[in-house]
Formats: sequence, C-alpha cells, structure tokens
Amino acid sequence: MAWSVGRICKGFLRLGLLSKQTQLIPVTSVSVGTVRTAVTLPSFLFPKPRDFSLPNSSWGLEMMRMYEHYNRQCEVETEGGQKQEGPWQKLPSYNRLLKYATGGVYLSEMIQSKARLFTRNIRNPGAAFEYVLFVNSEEQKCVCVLQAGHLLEGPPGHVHGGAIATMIDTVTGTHATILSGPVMTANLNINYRRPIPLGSTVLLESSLEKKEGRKTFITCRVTSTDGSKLHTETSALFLSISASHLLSGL
Ligand SMILES: CCCCC/C=C\C/C=C\C/C=C\C/C=C\CCCC(=O)SCCNC(=O)CCNC(=O)[C@H](O)C(C)(C)COP(=O)(O)OP(=O)(O)OC[C@H]1O[C@@H](n2cnc3c(N)ncnc32)[C@H](O)[C@@H]1OP(=O)(O)O
Repeated sequence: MAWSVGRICKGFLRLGLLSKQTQLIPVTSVSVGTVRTAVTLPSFLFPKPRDFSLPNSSWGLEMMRMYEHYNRQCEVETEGGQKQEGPWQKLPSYNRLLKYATGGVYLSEMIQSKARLFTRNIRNPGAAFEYVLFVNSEEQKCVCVLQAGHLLEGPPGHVHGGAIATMIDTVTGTHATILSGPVMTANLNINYRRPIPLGSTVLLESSLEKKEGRKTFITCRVTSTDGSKLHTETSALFLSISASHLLSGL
C-alpha cells in the first residue's frame, strides 16, 4: 500500500498546525527502493476539498460577528505594519477527514467510501450544525461558534441534548487530537444547565485540564456568546490510540 500508517498520524497532528492560509491538497507517497517520497499530485485530479466552516448565506448576524471576532485575531499587524500570525488559528472542517485532512486519498476509498462526517452531512445550509473552530495553542484552548439549525430540535423550540453532546464531542475530540494526536473519546460527562434556543448562536470553549500518559482530560463550557448564560458544562477523557487501533475496526 502506498500509504503508511505513520503518514496518517502525521495528518492528524497536522490538524493542529494549520494556518488560515494553508490550503490542503491531496498528497501521496511513493516508494523508490527503501526511500519514501511525498508527491504532490496535480490538484485538477481531485475535487477541491470544501471547507464547511466558512461563512454561508444561512449565517445570522451573531454567528458572523463571533466568526469575525476570532478570525480577526488569526492575523495581527506589528508596529512596523507587517502581518503576522495572531493568537488564534482557524481550523478547516471537511466532511471526509481521512481523505482531506490527512491526504489519505486511496485509503479513504478503501475504508467506508460512503462515510461522511456526521456533523457535515446535511446539504441544506443552516438546517443543522453550522459551526467554526478556532484554536489557541499558547493557551491550549479551542473555541467553537455554533449556530444550531431547525433540524436539531429536541424539546420544542430548543436544541436536542444529543446534538449538544455531538458538538461537545466534536470540539473536545478535535482539541484532544491537536494536543495528543489520534484519540478516542472514553468518557463524556455532561451537565445540562439551561436549554439552548433553536436557531441561536452559542460558544463552546474547550480547555486542557491535564495530560497523564495516554489520557487527555478536557473541560468544555457551552455559553451564550456574551458569556452571561451557562448552558452546558462537560468534563471529557480521551485516550490516545495507535493508528492500527483506528484502522483495524477496533
Ligand atoms: C475514529 C475516531 C477518531 C478520533 C479523531 C478525533 C478528532 C479528529 C479531529 C478532527 C476531526 C473532526 C471532527 C471529530 C469529530 C468527532 C470526534 C469524536 C471522537 C469520538 O467520538 S470517538 C467514538 C466514541 N468512542 C468510542 O467508541 C471509544 C470506544 N472505546 C474504546 O475503543 C476503548 O475503550 C478505548 C480506546 C477508549 C480505551 O481502550 P484501551 O484498551 O486502549 O484502554 P484501557 O481500557 O486499557 O484503559 C486505559 C486506561 O484508561 C482508563 N479508562 C478507559 N476507559 C475509561 C473510561 N471510560 N473512564 C475512565 N477511565 C477509563 C482505564 O482505567 C485505564 O487506566 P489506567 O491505565 O490508569 O489503569
């Protein structure tokens, strides 16, 4: 197989190293004797991956305002007028992680070729999960701005608890992957404090609590965008896994 498992791991790790200018393009590797060389394939051979976390027409004013608030902090101007990376980095969001984020073009065809990321598989913009993630490496934090669409109803007029848990798992899971490489959720402990109105925009803030061997402990708060209302509090445990654990069907 042209693809090495190590390369996929590097792909996961690369998720934490993306600047907002980074354009991921599919790559593969070829073996010449014992030397493995990375080859960038011409982009016309592959459809351009769509970043689902860019603004679209369904985004409301609050979603746009919060997006711009963090996006502005991805690039700052020095006193000399030069641009440099800011404290936050925007993470791209693809519907096929293996194919687009790790560059596993062939592998993604072999393993569950019809599979699509749960939170990115509803075609109608704004109907379900509209969200964007930013990471702050220095503070070891991740934030997600979420606009919850009408297909996520649980209690009348409010967001389903399972949809909230899905987003918490997505945000803390992505954060743990950036911090520790490939992981799986072992435990999510969620306290629902106040319901989230359907259609509203909320913030999910994920913080590293501690790392102990294979264990990464993360906390996450879901609040209103001004921080005045606490909707949900979570503590989560992620366990580092080997790539073979990930690929062997467990
Ligand atoms: C396919 C997942 C890829 C993850 C990628 C994540 C992010 C990628 C980044 C961006 C992608 C975009 C979006 C991401 C979207 C969502 C991410 C969601 C991630 C998930 O949604 S993922 C699915 C749900 N997840 C499972 O489907 C796991 C099922 N499960 C297992 O696969 C095993 O269970 C495993 C591997 C967890 C552990 O198994 P294992 O054999 O490796 O480890 P073992 O059992 O020996 O435990 C070692 C030490 O952890 C302690 N420990 C274990 N479990 C514990 C628990 N629950 N509570 C407290 N402590 C626990 C033990 O007590 C021991 O502690 P000690 O060493 O101190 O004795």
